[in-house]
Amino acid sequence: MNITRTFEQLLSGIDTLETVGDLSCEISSIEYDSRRVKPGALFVALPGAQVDGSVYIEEAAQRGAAAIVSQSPCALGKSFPYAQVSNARFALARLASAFYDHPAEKLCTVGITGTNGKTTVSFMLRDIFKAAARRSGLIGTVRYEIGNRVLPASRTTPEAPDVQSMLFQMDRSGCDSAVMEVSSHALDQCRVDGIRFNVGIFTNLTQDHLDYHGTLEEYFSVKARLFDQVKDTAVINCDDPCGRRLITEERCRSSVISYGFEEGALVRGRNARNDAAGSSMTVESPWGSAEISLQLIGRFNLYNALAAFAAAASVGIPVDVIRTALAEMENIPGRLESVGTKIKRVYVDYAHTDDALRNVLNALREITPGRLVVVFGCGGNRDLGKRRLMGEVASRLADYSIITTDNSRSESPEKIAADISAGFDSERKYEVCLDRTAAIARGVELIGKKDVLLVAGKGHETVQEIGGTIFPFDDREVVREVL
Ligand SMILES: CC(=O)N[C@H]1[C@@H](OP(=O)(O)OP(=O)(O)OC[C@H]2O[C@@H](n3ccc(=O)[nH]c3=O)[C@H](O)[C@@H]2O)O[C@H](CO)[C@@H](O)[C@@H]1O[C@H](C)C(=O)N[C@@H](C)C(=O)N[C@H](CCC(=O)O)C(=O)O
Ligand SMILES: Nc1ncnc2c1ncn2[C@@H]1O[C@H](COP(=O)(O)OP(=O)(O)OP(=O)(O)O)[C@@H](O)[C@H]1O
Repeated sequence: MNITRTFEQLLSGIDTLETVGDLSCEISSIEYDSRRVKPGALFVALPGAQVDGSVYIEEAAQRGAAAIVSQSPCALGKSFPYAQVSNARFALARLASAFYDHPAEKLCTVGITGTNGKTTVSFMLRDIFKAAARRSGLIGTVRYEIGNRVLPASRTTPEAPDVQSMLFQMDRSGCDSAVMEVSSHALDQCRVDGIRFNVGIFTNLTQDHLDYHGTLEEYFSVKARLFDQVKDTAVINCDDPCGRRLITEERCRSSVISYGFEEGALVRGRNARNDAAGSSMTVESPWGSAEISLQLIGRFNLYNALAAFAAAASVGIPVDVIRTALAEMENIPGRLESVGTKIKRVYVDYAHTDDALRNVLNALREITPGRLVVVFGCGGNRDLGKRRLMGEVASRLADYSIITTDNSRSESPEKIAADISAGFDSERKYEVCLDRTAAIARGVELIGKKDVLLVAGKGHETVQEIGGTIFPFDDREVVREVL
């Protein structure tokens, strides 16, 4: 569907420092990358970490941009439609929302943030909404679901024009709800600005992305920003220290539903059980009690279920519907996905932080009578500090580890492996095998009937990036091939 708005219409909700040219010109798309500009586009020049997007203004004009928005003055002359703003990312989000006529306001929106669990909670909620005969769209790390269309995901939370376009298409295709993961990068870069979420969920906060945020405190304060944008209910894990801070420091502007296993949680789990067939608990809540069973294993998935339970109940979904939907839910791609056989039990999981690895190894330990072996690596050009921490976790919780590559990008795989091995307390507990296929084959070779192999870090991913080249690579396929 072709949309056109005048530049003036789009600017009406925005504070500008200066406007120039004919503001009645028609805009047929919004772009933040000059390479994607087509005739009629509004080009918003973003100040980036590598380059200031305003250096591409002239290129955008040559490609047919109808108007420009940027933070720095524009040199295209007095007749070219142009607006100067103080924050181009903020403006981009507002312009995109106006271009698509504020689609978030027509949907019940749930935004999920936290270091781990976002994807899992989003899949749980999308299944619960479906069971309640609601039509829900999904935006997250694994994929985007818009009406009947499923698209591969490029970002966890895409840039504002892409988010707004997807929300618009969800509304047009009959969805009444939208569940989306909101990454800390997205919050920092205003990708969801202007959306007032009906429900916001905070799962937990542990070390990750310090390459970007610098300190855990900054990472926390960026995550906390989501709750300035929540209008109805904030669903917060109160067993997590940062979740408790959100509540006690009154960082939420909406009403709060706390969840957890500890005393005081409004939605409280009790009697957690976890075995090879799944996990279960009793949930007590203001909407009644329920026995919740999951086919997913691990106590952390019970936390994810508590978050989904609280959010779904808060928007009026009956407890019985929630219980049935959670019980019927099968594997989420790459999240403790069982890919082995009866005699070689192998799980592929997306754990790529020390906390996720700790949780997953603890969960698998409970269902492993024999040895627990893990194959994992760490990403290059990303948070360095977590490498040693992941090594320490594997050293403590696995019986044996095979350190390998995991998107080493432009860094030396040998150096990354050395950083990880610094966390091990004994050289006898690990080996290094930088060829990920060979590492997985070695892991499979090492396990017997009572053992379990965890292949961690890449989960649902289907590529591996080494030395600037992207190769096809899917842990699940490799495991099946070497079995
Ligand atoms: C680290 C990070 O988040 N970077 C984002 C940032 O890039 P940047 O500041 O380096 O941009 P830049 O290269 O300096 O370019 C500045 C501007 O010039 C534009 N440009 C550039 C070249 C050109 O020829 N023409 C042009 O117009 C660029 O499109 C950009 O708008 O601004 C860009 C435009 O908004 C983003 O696309 C880019 O995301 C990159 C692709 C990225 O990899 N982001 C990841 C880390 C991310 O966001 N991940 C989270 C999930 C994290 C997790 O939980 O694992 C996500 O939500 O996906
Ligand atoms: N509630 C949780 N607490 C701790 N670890 C979890 C939790 N839920 C999932 N995990 C672990 O973290 C991994 C990633 O889970 P999931 O994809 O649901 O989180 P995410 O927040 O979307 O992650 P990412 O931001 O990296 O995409 C899982 O594979 C599992 O190992």
